Amino acid sequence: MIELRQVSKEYPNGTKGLNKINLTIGQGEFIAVVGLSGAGKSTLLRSINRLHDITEGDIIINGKSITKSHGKALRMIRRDIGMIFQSFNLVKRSTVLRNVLAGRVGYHSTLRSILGRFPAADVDLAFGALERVGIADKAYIRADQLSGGQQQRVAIARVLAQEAKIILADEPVASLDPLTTKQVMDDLKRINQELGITTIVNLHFIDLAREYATRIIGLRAGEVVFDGPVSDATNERFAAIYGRPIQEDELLDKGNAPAGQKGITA
Ligand SMILES: Nc1ncnc2c1ncn2[C@@H]1O[C@H](COP(=O)(O)OP(=O)(O)OP(=O)(O)O)[C@@H](O)[C@H]1O
Repeated sequence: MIELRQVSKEYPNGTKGLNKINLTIGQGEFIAVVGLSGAGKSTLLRSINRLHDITEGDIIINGKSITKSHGKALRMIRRDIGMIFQSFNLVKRSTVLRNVLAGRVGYHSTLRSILGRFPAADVDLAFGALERVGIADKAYIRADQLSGGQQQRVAIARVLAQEAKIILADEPVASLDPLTTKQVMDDLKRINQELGITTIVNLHFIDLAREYATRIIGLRAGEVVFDGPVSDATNERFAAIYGRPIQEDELLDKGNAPAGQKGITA
């Protein structure tokens, strides 16, 4: 379970990224976070695994405060949280297998990780993860030889090899075309259902959020302005939240390619 209690994040320049957020997210939920550009979606995700330090409140992951943890305790909480980024964040010149094995570094000494000496059990785990996303045949290919969708699958496999209990995906499909977008979202959904991994995905497209999530959280100017089931997250409701009608570039099925064009602000 993830709990955010009165969480605020103010950037050093005074911008409020998050303003008194309260949320409880249960194990195994599949949540889409939506909102206009600048609404605070990335700030929220990066605060949960403490890539950003919050300025007020507390974030509790499975009973332990990540806000107050340091050193080994912080590393242990983070080991359970996998992150997926829009830009894939792979080591491009390394093989797919090495990139996936990077998910194991939290389980070994720094020296062992630097030397790249992973036990056979880790290699088995990495292959299992690659099989789950359908690219085991690419294990020995350099990451930069793969398509965008395949690279994002490597990033998903890395999180699986990490044996993460929570996946935070920050606009994971924003660099992908609509077909690949659906394939990557299918992978995330299947993994969520098969392994019960709590999944929180920031998405730009409202229709995509409705198609995959079971719960939608809407942000505006750092505040939660919608939190409910997909059935309540209608275009009309979001038009009211945004203060204007839903635009075509916020709907994947309006043929947006490549995905992720923005240019609107909260
Ligand atoms: N490093 C930073 N320093 C100052 N302000 C920041 C910083 N990062 C984000 N912000 C501001 O915090 C607010 C929330 O930004 P955030 O990136 O979380 O929004 P977002 O909903 O993820 O937007 P996008 O969809 O464009 O990524 C915005 O006003 C943004 O300008």
